[in-house]
Amino acid sequence: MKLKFSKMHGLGNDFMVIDGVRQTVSLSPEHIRELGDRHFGIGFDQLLLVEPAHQPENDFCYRIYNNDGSEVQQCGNGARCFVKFVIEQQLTAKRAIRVETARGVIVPEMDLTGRIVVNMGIPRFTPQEIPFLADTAALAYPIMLSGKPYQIAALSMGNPHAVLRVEDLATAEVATLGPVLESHPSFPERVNAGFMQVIKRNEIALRVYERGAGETLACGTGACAAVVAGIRQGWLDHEVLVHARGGDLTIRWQGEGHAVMMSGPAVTVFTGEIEIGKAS
Ligand SMILES: N[C@H](CCC[C@H](N)C(=O)O)C(=O)O
Repeated sequence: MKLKFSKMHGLGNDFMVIDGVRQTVSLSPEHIRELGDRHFGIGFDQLLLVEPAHQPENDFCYRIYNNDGSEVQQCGNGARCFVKFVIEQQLTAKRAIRVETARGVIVPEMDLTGRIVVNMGIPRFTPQEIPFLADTAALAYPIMLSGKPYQIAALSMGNPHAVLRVEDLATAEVATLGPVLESHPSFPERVNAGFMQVIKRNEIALRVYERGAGETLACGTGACAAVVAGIRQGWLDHEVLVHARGGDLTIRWQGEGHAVMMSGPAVTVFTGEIEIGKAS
């Protein structure tokens, strides 16, 4: 099976984006792992598959796969690349796109200057919605990681996030605590582990050890989760500049019951074609 694709990134969080509207695409988790291999395949953090919408009021469906082959519910940097992709590929004449994901509809929009804003939906906090094993919802939860006590925030942006505040991101133990938190038994579907340093009330720095992908250069839903957690704790204002290792995002949230708004760039690196089953 030959597949046309675009290689894209949002602040260095990189994607293989496939048009599943004009192509018939059937990918097994093994195919995804092969394609995601940075030596024997294309290489990506996530694969994004664009499909026709299931509901008439929506424009597309978009499926997200981590490079370990797991299908997940949401991807913030991917949403910006998605809207750039469907416009560049002339799959739509719209600029604001209603996209079905595994956990609800999001609305990314690219204005005429190329700036992209995404309505990322309303964050969820009940343990059942995250999912997170706790008796009741709380602003922060005690958790043991590698034998030491920590406090984390836990919430869902459609996908599960844990946020740990650190004093200095440069010395944060992302490589050791990230995988421990990602697969902690309190998160039955695993979790994206964010490490947040508060610089000012409207500025943070963030590193995310992503579920199913390891540390990435940026994580859009992770940036949303960190800002939401910081606002709820009283550390941050309602519009925050987020410094990821790959660049900056702006996140806005007006509080409980409101959607999180994310704005940032998306880049197409190249387009290509690959024969499936010959990636390795
Ligand atoms: N690793 C995430 C999916 C990708 C999220 C990230 N790349 C973003 O930009 O939000 C998960 O398993 O939920």
